[in-house]
Amino acid sequence: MGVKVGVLALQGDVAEHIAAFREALIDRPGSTVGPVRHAEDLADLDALAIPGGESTTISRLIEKNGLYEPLVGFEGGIFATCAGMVLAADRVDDPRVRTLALIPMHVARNAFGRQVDSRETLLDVAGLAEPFRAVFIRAPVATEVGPGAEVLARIPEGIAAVRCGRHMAFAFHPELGEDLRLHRTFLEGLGI
Ligand SMILES: NC(=O)CC[C@H](N)C(=O)O
Repeated sequence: MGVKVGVLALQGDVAEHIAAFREALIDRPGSTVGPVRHAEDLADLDALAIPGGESTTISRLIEKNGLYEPLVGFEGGIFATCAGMVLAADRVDDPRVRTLALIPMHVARNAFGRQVDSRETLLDVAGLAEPFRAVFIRAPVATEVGPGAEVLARIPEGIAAVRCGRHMAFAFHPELGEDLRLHRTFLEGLGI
């Protein structure tokens, strides 16, 4: 059976997420990966990626497109990266972002400060046998997680990867580059 994945396509690195999920699903015939701009695009999806980009902008466009309630009520798995991690949280240090409260965690935006705003690092991620080459770009971190959320990776600034049931959130960008182990872990977690 194929897997239906949507990518929230309001702003950010949407094309990279679509390409990465298409590649990760190449051996699952009947799978679809496409953009989500309106509530009706969420129908029948097994999973939704919320991309990196600018969380304040994506938050504004979620409201504008009438997507806030539909996203809060989305029942599939969420794969959130960077700005997506900010949106998936239930608390954030910036009042301009109305979080979707999909994962119980507090997130700090732009946690690296202005001097060192991007970094690539070999990161140990729980569940992966070998480290993951993680690209951080003006990244947030989670500062704490609540019940049901599991920390998968840490960097000196804070928590860089979280799993909560079917949802996963990353401060970095697994959609950039060739390594799709985290996509595969996520898809296995959907149980389909
Ligand atoms: N690469 C990114 O997604 C950056 C996220 C951005 N700093 C934000 O909080 O919206």
